Amino acid sequence: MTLPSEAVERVREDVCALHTELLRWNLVTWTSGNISARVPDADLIVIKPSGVTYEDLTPESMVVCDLDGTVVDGRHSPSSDTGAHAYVYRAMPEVGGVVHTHSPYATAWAARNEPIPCALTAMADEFGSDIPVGPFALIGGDEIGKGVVSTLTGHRSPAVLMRSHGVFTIGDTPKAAVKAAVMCEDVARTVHLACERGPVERLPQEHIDALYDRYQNAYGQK
Ligand SMILES: O=C(CO)[C@@H](O)[C@@H](O)COP(=O)(O)O
Repeated sequence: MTLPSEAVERVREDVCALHTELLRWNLVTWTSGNISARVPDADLIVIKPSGVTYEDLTPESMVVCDLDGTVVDGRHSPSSDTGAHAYVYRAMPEVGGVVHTHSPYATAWAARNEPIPCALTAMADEFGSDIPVGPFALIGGDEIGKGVVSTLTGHRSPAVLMRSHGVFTIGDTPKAAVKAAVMCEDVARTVHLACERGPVERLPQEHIDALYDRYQNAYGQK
């Protein structure tokens, strides 16, 4: 396969740089977590090499795979979650980036198999709903990817708490998927802290809808 080299190199640089955001926001420990991105106009993805510490990640170390997760270019073995990421890209053509973390507060909700109730305006803004839990699956094959897709298809949330495992997020770009992972941990922590002092109330659906619409369509610099 002839690689679209300029496009691949740009995605390698982007995916490598985005991994520093997982450290910046304390979403990963040691080598846990991973980010991938779809290569525009090619049936290819770029993903983190497995078990490489974040400090040692370079654009050149990122691994290029096809949509079946088969390595097409790269000196390293791809992430343990390559099968999961690849499944998502095959099943959800609108997805341009996938992120996986073990961020502590969100992963604690996943350990309890408990969705995070949409009790904050920040949740309504970014997730438009509760943050759902997905099924437990062993690592390495398609099962995690199937769980991510079955949970998020038709769901507003770009984040899913995979039971007893951790967070998977999707986005139309890898940066959007990273943002979803950052915001998922932020709201998981806040709602957890609130729950320590008593029950929290989910926002009324009409307010969730109004907040989501504003944030997704009017917020920021247009
Ligand atoms: O949780 C898992 C697998 O899902 C970890 O091994 C994962 O976070 C990191 O694995 P990789 O270094 O990407 O192979």
